[in-house]
Amino acid sequence: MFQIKWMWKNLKGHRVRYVIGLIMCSMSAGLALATPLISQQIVDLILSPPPGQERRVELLVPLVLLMVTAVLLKTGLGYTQVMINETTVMDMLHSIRCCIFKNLQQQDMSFFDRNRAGDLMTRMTGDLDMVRYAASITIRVIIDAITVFTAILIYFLCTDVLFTLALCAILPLIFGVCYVYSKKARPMYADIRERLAVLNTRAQENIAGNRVVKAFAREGYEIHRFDEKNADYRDANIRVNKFWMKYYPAIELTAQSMAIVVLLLGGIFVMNGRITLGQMMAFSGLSFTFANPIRNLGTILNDIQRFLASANKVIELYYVRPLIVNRVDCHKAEGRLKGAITFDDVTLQFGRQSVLKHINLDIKPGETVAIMGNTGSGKTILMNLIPRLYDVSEGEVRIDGLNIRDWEIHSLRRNIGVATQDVFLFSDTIDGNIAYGDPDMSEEEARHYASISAVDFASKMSDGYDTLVGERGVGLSGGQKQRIALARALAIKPSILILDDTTSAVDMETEKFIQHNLQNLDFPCTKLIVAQRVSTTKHADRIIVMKDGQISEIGTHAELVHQGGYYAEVCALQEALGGDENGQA
Ligand SMILES: Nc1ncnc2c1ncn2[C@@H]1O[C@H](COP(=O)(O)OP(=O)(O)OP(=O)(O)O)[C@@H](O)[C@H]1O
Repeated sequence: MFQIKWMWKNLKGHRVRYVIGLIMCSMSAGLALATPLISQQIVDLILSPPPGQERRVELLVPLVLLMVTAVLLKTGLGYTQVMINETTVMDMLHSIRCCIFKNLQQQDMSFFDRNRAGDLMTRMTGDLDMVRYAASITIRVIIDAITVFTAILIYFLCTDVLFTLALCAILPLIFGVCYVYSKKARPMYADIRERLAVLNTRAQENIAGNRVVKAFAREGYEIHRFDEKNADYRDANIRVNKFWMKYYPAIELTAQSMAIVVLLLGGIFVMNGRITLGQMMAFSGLSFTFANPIRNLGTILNDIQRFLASANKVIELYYVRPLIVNRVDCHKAEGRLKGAITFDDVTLQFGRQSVLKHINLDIKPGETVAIMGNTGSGKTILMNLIPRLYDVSEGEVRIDGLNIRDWEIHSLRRNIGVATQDVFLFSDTIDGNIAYGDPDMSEEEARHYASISAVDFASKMSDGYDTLVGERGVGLSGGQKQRIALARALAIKPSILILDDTTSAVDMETEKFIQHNLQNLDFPCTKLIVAQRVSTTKHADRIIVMKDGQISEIGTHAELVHQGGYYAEVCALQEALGGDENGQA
């Protein structure tokens, strides 16, 4: 089975320990036979010896001591094997988790577009826990069941074949029932797992979007939506339980019927003198132990189905490979790139939708290009092509004359500073967030780029630049977050700086200050600035206007105003609104 092979692969380095644990588990299970077998000896040799045989009272103490030793040994083995298996499985999970997280880091944007955060979290937590449960508990239950079952079967066969055959007559029926059950239950468990992922996604979205929920007073609606998914999950669980209850009576009845067979046949055989009273007692005691694995079969099957459903999801994440990868003969960018960018007849499609169509653009090193255009015109997606977050469908993007697909991805991205539209800050200090791209950055350097980006507000906070921000930190305004994101992008001294609406939430005066600083950076840099404000775009060397995934206008501020197209309209509008004195041509 592939899932088992995969677990075995991940046990590398711990396999011997794991197998020793399982052998101990098997030995401990086998010792369960000791008590009934020694009891048989006590009855047959001391309490009620068969006619003609001498009573061996002197064996009582050794036999009792043997029984105590067996019990102690079983307990000791059980304890040690649990310790060994739990630690081994934890080691295995640690390496699986590392591998999956590493794999997630390498995925491209389209992977995160396709997969919901809640589903990914379910795989990393609940599903992985199911794998742990199977590798540590289910496997022990199975080994325990197989050992006990096989040992007792051998003992029964050695003692009386007819008796054993009578006891086992119903077993093929049970195994048949179990086979049918597990086949039919498998999709049901996969369904439960899917519903859990949907439930988690709903909860995760709700927590992330709690501000919107509160602002629109939609708590009741959200509770209702969550309840729907919660009920779906509950119903799926109930469905599988009901399904199991159809099969349960057959299995339980067989387990119970064994005791009846033992009493009935055993009684007759003792009376016939075919077996001794001690053997009958051992049979009776063991038949209960023998029935236990059969009784546990349902739990084992259910656990196996849950494991398979979860393991498949974890394995998917374990083996998924990104589409955007380095070529074997890729070129590593040593040092700084010059920052020349060429879009050569670039088209990008998502499914059937062309979001960029035949883009041709040459940007010289050190040039500042502003990008304007309607919502959804393709500005952000065009910027996303530069760090190769998406691959073009047709044409090519070249950086410093080399096709972007030929650059080693990390070395390329290290040369590109990006401040995105939706600012994301980590749960870290302001300093920590600014130095994110280069952990070796000195405090002075981080402060320098903070001052360029107008992160001066930090010094007024209680802990200054050591103030915690992000999810668990203090609340920041949109403009403050944008300024930290800008400092973070600048701090790596990129050859190419991409600012996607980065100063949209910043007040006019601060924006002016930032614009001035951007024009006087202390390192050479090609700048691409997506903006809606003319005050931001007018100083650019060139402005391009995007429309429906195409470049509709291109030129300097003066040229575009003169052309009288979209850009000129925006200028006129912003001038008329009067909020932007820089909007004038
Ligand atoms: N991952 C994606 N999958 C499918 N379509 C996408 C994806 N990202 C963007 N699009 C589509 O591409 C088009 C351009 O999106 P883009 O984000 O570039 O717009 P934009 O010009 O930056 O808009 P805005 O000014 O509102 O940010 C839109 O129609 C959008 O729906």
